[in-house]
Amino acid sequence: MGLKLKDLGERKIIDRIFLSSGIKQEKDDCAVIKLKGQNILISTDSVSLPTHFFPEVTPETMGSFLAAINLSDIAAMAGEPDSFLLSLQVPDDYQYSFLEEFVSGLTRILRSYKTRLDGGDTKEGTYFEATGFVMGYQKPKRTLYRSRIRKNQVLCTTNKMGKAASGYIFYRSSYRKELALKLMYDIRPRIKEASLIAEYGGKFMMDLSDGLYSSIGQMKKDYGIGLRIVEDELPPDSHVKKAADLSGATPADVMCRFGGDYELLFTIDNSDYRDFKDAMESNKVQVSYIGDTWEGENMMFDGDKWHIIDDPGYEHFSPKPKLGRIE
Ligand SMILES: Nc1ncnc2c1ncn2[C@@H]1O[C@H](COP(=O)(O)OP(=O)(O)OP(=O)(O)O)[C@@H](O)[C@H]1O
Ligand SMILES: Cc1ncc(C[n+]2csc(CCOP(=O)(O)O)c2C)c(N)n1
Ligand SMILES: [Mg+2]
Repeated sequence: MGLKLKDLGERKIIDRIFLSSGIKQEKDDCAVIKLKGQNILISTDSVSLPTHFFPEVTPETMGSFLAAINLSDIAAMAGEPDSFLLSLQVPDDYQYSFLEEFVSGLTRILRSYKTRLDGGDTKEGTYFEATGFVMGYQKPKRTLYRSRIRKNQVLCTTNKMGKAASGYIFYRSSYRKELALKLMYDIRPRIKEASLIAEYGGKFMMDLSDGLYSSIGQMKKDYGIGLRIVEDELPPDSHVKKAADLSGATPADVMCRFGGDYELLFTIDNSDYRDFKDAMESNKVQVSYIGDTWEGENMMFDGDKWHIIDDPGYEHFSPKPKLGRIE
């Protein structure tokens, strides 16, 4: 029997594609094309039923979500978004109004981030699937590549963690389903925050699409740098406690295992810490300082002991991460 995709998982599949195709790009949130002294940033992200949406999600929300998660990859490298393409595969018995509402949600978010819809592709398919392609730009010295990670940097995140996982737990527990969907799908790409982070000394950055456990696993594997996280410094979303109670998962697992928050994970140099903190406070960017980088393993301090973290987090083609009793 040949090797199946589900035996490999998303990360190993991507590694194999990189090796076999000889891709020269670094693995990052965007591919970077150097053009006339600027970096052009391009990225693509797709959504489909049932991987990304519960049945009650409106087409308008599906559209706004697709725009937001694509823009988040531009934010992850501190870019300014500019142009968007939309490819659709839709079963032929869908109502036209479905697409009208989908595009209206998509363009509402694109407009608020000054990004044009410039084209796309439309055809019939077995399931609904939509792919975004986003293009942005940034000056080379302000582009925050993953490869800028070094040991002895301060590790930071924006805003709160565990919002989407809380929504997922709420939905699966039939607890406040309308709120649950808002927590999962009302995503803010952190474009403005990202460019301020780059301006005031950000070093490495990525978005937390697949959750903190997945991100730190990828950074250790790709760059050999470990991240040490202090659990008490993780900033829980206001719904995490209830989600932990409902599911039996620990608050740390609700915050780190599931993903879907699209907050930024980044580092700054120790020597920049004071000025950086002042700049974020005066610009009203919420940042938490959750640990540091080192040459060892990924670890979490639970207030008593350090534990090695080897949790894969969210990974396509693999079983969904368990959150307590919720699968
Ligand atoms: N089929 C593929 N062919 C070539 N490169 C790929 C393919 N799938 C993913 N990659 C590349 O692998 C890297 C990791 O992809 P991934 O989708 O995890 O990006 P991400 O930004 O970490 O996640 P997300 O898209 O959820 O924000 C990226 O550099 C991406 O361009
Ligand atoms: C019905 C339903 N079940 C689970 C999830 C959660 N989810 C799906 S993909 C993903 C990781 C990032 O995606 P990608 O790597 O595709 O960008 C997450 C957190 C959801 N949104 N809807
Ligand atoms: Mg990303």
